[in-house]
Amino acid sequence: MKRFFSVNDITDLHTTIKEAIALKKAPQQNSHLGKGKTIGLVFLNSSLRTRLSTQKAAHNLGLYTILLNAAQEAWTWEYEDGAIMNGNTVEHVKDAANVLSQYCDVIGIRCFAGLTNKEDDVSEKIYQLFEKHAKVPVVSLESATLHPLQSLADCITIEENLPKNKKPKVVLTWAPHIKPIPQAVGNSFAQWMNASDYEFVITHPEGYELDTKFTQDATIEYNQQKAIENADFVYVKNWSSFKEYGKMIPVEEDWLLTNEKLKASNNAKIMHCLPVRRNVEISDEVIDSENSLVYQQAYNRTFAAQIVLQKILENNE
Ligand SMILES: CCC[C@H](NC(=O)CCC(=O)O)C(=O)O
Ligand SMILES: NC(=O)OP(=O)(O)O
Repeated sequence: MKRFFSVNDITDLHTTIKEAIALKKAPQQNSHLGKGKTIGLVFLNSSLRTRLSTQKAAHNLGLYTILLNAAQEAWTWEYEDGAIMNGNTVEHVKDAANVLSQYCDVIGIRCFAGLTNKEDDVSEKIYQLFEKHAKVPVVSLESATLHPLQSLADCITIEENLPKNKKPKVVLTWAPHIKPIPQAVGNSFAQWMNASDYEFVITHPEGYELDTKFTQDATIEYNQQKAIENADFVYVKNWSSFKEYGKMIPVEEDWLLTNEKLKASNNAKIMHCLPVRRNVEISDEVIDSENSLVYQQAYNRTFAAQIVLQKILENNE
């Protein structure tokens, strides 16, 4: 593995999931791989799980970690090639990426969607520019359109909770929020579910269709209650409109997930990437229930990151 941006960077998803689960038995089994090597973790946006689980994964592999909260601690980056930098930008991303590549053997970067310029976000302008100028492998810590480490952890968690003797029905449901937030987690979950052998349904209000590049031929159901029928897994996540880019289109119906709504499911397990706006996206009664997998998902983030970093280190031995 030379990069980790999407499901397309995984050659065999099911084997990778099994390998990640096997790491749990002896997390330090490959601590020789990272000896004398450094991973740089660059955050242009906030993080708890990605920041700490990726560090933990790196330490399990013997990697030294350098953290950079680029938005707060580094210089303001310029993304336009040929720019005359006589304004607010202080360092070109090509310089930052080249210099970071001299300190690090692998670099992770988080660069959320700006939600103002659709073309820049859809083209992954920041991520692609950084990766183009970096001289070492780059791992996505969530980019403008995808969150692959979260999705791999989600796949591991589903694998560990499969229903007996039936093909699982997985439902991705939109949830309310108080402000526009990225489509990346929804896009990514859809992309990875489409790469898995599950019945997959996406439910959201009209106007919240995700990019078909990621949803592909998943079933789209505008009636949340209908979508939840016989579901084994219900993944809850808000995202802003893709159609009216970065906007919150008013929604009449109540999309807050409750136990009452879940009665129609097959005793569904509940998933959310966290952080979650409790009692806005999901009710406390649901997210605190015995069917909630949100903390397993967070725990599995370490092993998702670890199997990815392991494959990158093995490929560069
Ligand atoms: C892993 C999720 C990160 C991010 N979450 C948010 O931006 C939530 C922010 C908020 O609730 O104010 C997102 O949805 O892409
Ligand atoms: N799920 C996730 O990526 O959480 P953070 O944004 O806290 O890293």
